[in-house]
Order: sequence, then structure tokens, then C-alpha cells
Amino acid sequence: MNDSLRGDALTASVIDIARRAGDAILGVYKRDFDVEQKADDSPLTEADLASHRIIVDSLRALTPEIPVLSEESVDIAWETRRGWERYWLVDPLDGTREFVKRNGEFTVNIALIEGDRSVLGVVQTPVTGDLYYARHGHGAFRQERPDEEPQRLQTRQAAAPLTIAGSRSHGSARQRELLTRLGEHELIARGSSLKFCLVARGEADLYLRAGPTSEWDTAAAHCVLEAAGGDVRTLDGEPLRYNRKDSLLNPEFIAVGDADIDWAARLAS
Ligand SMILES: Nc1ncnc2c1ncn2[C@@H]1O[C@H](COP(=O)(O)O)[C@@H](OP(=O)(O)O)[C@H]1O
Ligand SMILES: [Mg+2]
Repeated sequence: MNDSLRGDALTASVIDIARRAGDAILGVYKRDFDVEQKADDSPLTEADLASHRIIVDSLRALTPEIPVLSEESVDIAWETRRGWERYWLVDPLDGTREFVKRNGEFTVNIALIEGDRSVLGVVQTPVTGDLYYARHGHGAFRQERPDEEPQRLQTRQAAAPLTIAGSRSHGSARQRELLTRLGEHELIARGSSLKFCLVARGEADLYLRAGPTSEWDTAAAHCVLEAAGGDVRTLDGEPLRYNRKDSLLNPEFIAVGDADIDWAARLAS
């Protein structure tokens, strides 16, 4: 990567790519579209594929030496991936179920992973234009519309009753049981990585995920939340990390705004 593509210039280029992908998604959203079921029974639309193509082609042109792993092109052997020091990790359309339901709660997610950590993240919401971005060590920002000044994000200190973000389409009895251990709380249901963004901007205290997600579902928003002062940990209290194993599934995790509290211990009690 040459120096002009480090830091802010790189982030600006990725933001532009995410916006173009979001526009392509909107083009499909506004008309009729077919929905296929993938082998794992999750939905796939033309919008996922259009966004995937724009992002992968654009990232390859921007940084030809950095490999790209996208939800829609995951057939890269672990033997290859394990040697990557840096790669783009992409979910071209996170929240495809919400896209199909036409409730607006879906995002474009692009992350840069270095080692096993997400060091640059961009999350774009096609329907509203709301955009979140961060670089590790350089703060997290929200730009509600492209012509507005970005606002720096800061998580909040947790206080009872907690506000907890959870999946709109993937709840579980186990998740509800775990949440009762955190005491009195209000639940906000949201599709996609927007749950992390609610925590990053201090409107929710945490997002608990008891149930499967993949590494591309979390990487971009993980960077945003960390740079806003938050943290993402497994339910054993270990930091959530990337590219450490053959399987691309994440362990269950808790994404929090207030990193001074031992949330894993509270969940275990
Ligand atoms: N059984 C399962 N296995 C793996 N990932 C799953 C899953 N059920 C849901 N997910 C993930 O959860 C994401 C949706 O999360 P949420 O319910 O919070 O909106 C999906 O993203 P995609 O829409 O990108 O496929 C999918 O990756
Ligand atoms: Mg996803």
C-alpha cells in the first residue's frame, strides 16, 4: 500500500465505495426483486450480488495487493487465509432478511483486518444514507448525510435500567434467558450491524448475540464501536478476534459501550 493510501485517504476511498454499493442496493430495493435461498437457508438477492461486485472490484483496484474476503465469495481455503497479514473483510448486504421485508434495517460493511484485529471499519445504511466509520486509534464518526459534518462518536457509561440492542429476526430463548441476568432493561430490536452503531453512539448500553454470526457480520462495526470507546468480547470474556480459525463463524459475543464493567462475569452469575 503506498503512503497516499494510508489513513484518512484510505478511509475516504472506502466510504466512497460503500456509498456506491449502497446506491446499487437501493436501485434493487425500489423495484421488484427475486429472493433465492442459499445452502444455509439464508436469503440472497440481486442487491447482495450487485453490492458485492462493486465492492470487490473497487477494493481490488484501490489496493491490488490486499486480498478481499466477502460473504458472497468465501471459498478461500484456510491454508491460504491463515497466511494473510492484512485483508478486506466485507458483508455487501448485512440484514438481507430486513431488506426483503423492506424495513430499511440493512447495511453495507467493509473492514480492514490486520493480524486478528479490525483496524478500519465503514458501515453504510443505504435507505437513510447514515454512515459510520472508524480507524483504530483515530476515533469513530457518524455522518448522517453525505453533505453533513461528521460527528465524533462516544459510548456512554452504563446505568440501570440498561438499554439493550438485539436482533429483529434472530432471537432465541437462550438469549432471553441471558438477558434476564443483566437485570431490568429495555430492548431495542434492529436488523444488521446497526445494533453495534446504537451502542457506539451511546443510545444503547450493549448488544448481546447468543446465536451464530459470521466474521463479516461484525468486523466493520466492531472497529467503529472500539474506536468510540466500547469493546466486543466473547461470553467467556475474551476479546473477539478475526482470522484465527478455519470456521468463519463467530462465537457468541457481547458488544458493550462501557468497557469498565466485567459483563462476562455478570452474564455468568
Ligand atoms: N444460522 C446462522 N448461521 C450463520 N449466520 C447467521 C445465522 N443466522 C443469522 N446469521 C447472521 O446474522 C445476520 C443477520 O443478523 P441480524 O439478525 O442481527 O440482522 C445475517 O447476515 P446477512 O443478512 O448478511 O446474511 C447472518 O450472517
Ligand atoms: Mg451479514
